[in-house]
Amino acid sequence: MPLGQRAGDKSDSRYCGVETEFNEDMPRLLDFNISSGFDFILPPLTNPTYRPSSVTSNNNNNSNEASVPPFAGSDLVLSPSQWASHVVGKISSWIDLDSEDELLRLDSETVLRQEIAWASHLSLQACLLPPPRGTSCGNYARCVNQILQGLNNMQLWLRVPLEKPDHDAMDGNPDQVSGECTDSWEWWNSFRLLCEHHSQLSVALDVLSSLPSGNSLGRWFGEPIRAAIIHTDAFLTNARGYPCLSKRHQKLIAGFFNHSIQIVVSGNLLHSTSMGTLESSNNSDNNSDGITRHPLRSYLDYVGYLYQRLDPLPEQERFELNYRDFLQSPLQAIQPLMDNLEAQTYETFEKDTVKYSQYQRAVSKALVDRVPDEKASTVTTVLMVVGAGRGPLVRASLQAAEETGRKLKVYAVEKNPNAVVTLHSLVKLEGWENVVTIVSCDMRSWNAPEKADMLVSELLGSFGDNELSPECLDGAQRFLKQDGISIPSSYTSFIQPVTASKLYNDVKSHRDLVHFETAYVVKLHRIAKLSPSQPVFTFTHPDHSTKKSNQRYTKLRFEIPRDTGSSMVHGFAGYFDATLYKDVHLGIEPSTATPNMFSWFPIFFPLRTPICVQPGSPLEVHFWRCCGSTKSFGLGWFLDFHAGEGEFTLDRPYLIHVGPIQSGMNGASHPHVLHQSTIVTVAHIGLVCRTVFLPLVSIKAAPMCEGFQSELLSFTQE
Ligand SMILES: C[S@@+](CC[C@H](N)C(=O)[O-])C[C@H]1O[C@@H](n2cnc3c(N)ncnc32)[C@H](O)[C@@H]1O
Repeated sequence: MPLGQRAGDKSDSRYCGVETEFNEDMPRLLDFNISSGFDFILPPLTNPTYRPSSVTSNNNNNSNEASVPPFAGSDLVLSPSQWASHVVGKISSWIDLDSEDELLRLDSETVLRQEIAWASHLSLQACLLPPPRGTSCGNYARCVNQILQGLNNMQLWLRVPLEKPDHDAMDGNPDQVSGECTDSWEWWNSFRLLCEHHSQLSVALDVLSSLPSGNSLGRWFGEPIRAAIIHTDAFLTNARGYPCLSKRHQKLIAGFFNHSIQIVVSGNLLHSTSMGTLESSNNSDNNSDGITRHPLRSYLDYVGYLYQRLDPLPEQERFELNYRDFLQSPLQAIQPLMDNLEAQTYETFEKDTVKYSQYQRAVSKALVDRVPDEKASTVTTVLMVVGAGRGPLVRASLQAAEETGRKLKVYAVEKNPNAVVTLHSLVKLEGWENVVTIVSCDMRSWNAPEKADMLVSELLGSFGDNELSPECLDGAQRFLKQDGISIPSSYTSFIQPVTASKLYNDVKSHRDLVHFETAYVVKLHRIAKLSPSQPVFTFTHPDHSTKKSNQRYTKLRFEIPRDTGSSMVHGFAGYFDATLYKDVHLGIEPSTATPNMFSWFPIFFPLRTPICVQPGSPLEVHFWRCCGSTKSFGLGWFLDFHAGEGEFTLDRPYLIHVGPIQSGMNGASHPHVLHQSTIVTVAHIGLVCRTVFLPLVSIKAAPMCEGFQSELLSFTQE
């Protein structure tokens, strides 16, 4: 029974599970928990007392006995759909594949394989793996990686406690951190690196009574978390004796709900059941009907209450749900300069009323500035919409003129002959024949009959200039008066480093380099933003300078807050912000994003090899925009990772992973281990259109040297 109804939410987070003890009577165990309101159970699959070695020695004594592990019943005790929908198999928690004790190690490996084989046989959706015992988990990870290679669709959830010591509270000496209280993210990271970021390996976080800092929690949202196991001792007690959670825990749980992460309740009943109606209904003793109440029912009720308390998903979010974390590849993306857009693409643009109202505001302000009130009835402003499409900016401009009482003469310049057909019909339909002249032409080659007071355009991509707005407007600027106004007057691109394991795995699944050298348009959701975004390139229009160039280079330095702990950078999220006129702007940069505007999703630049950034180590990114007279236009990025002072020393446990257990795609996917003399470089050059990034040349991991940079520059000068 789902936790509740939330308009538009069809995600897994509606289902709540419960961790149980081993029980040979699986049908009764399932029935009891499902009838008490839980949606699935996490029981151990075999009797915890079972050890293969003891069975073998018994067998040696009695060779007639088969060595069958004591599984909880046969596969027939539940129906296939019950196994698949209501059971997540818990792998024996006693296993220790990295133990010094050889017998224990061998028993552990045998049991791990037996239980996962049994779970696959039952078609369970997932198995819960016990936590690694620290970052030194090489044998455990090797075994899991090997199992993953031959696994059906089942997911493996690695259990990881959500804990991270506060380094600042340790006199700034992280070396004080003992093995027991290391940042548990490091365990996960070591494990997944050794499993080569396998897409069927995910995380189940154990949520305890204390929580790490907000930044440290935030990085997990870019990791593949499938479940959050909340322990009863993480609950507080409210005035009436009921379990409840701290404000920070509540916020975290809301984050889990919003990221399709399932909650699992675990532990013993720790809240008194002797008073109040809720307690009496949750009493584990038989009540008057003789029905046994589930001891954890009050915890489930509270989780359900938190779910139901969430605000309904806003209309726009609901509309965008199916786009979340879906990579739009170049083939699906829109390239308005290269291609002619289709009717349905224009229709999608035109639904974004917020965009056009911002343009209308900008044109109104510009008209008022350009023509004083006393000249409003005598002066006619010449306004050219360059890239008019089917006419929404023409309409917005005419409305601005009406609103401000200014006289307007409009040229609508459009290179797509199909859109021009609709433009003609619109002009006729609206009776604009005396005001609007339609020009079916590329703005870069049009010989305008007169000069314009204003150029209005919307040629912006998710990364601002990546739809070639600068190149198009350079062509159009010829027919703008010297003191003319361009709307937009400028635009700036932004990037920020992100953890984005889902996106990374989706790119990786293509098993080629081309997909790593592509920038994608994507509605980013399951990502962790590791540092505030920073501006990359700005273009200003008009630009009358004589030595102007649209080639750009910049170097950015990102500081990831120290209390985040280590984090994985899978790539960069890209955005833009455009100043239309004076204080009227529109954009998607998160801190200033225009509310309710949906024309642009962010852009994502993946890294071929994700980079683990240690606390306090700055991240330096080099970014180019490359232009050439023959090769249309390109854009490159290059990452230079600087190790902070003393952060990387070879005795740190994560540095001893010198390579993957198996070679990855192209035989070249290595866990990225950095030390002070290592500089990571990633470079791409490509043709960029509206929402795409088509690679022309790629320079693979190259040493940071003058030669590398000049190679890049020589390309740009071609
Ligand atoms: C993103 S659409 C915007 C259309 C419309 N202004 C709107 O807001 O719905 C960009 C338009 O510019 C046109 N365009 C792109 N480059 C052009 C060029 N060099 N000359 C003329 N039109 C161009 C495209 O065909 C497309 O119709």
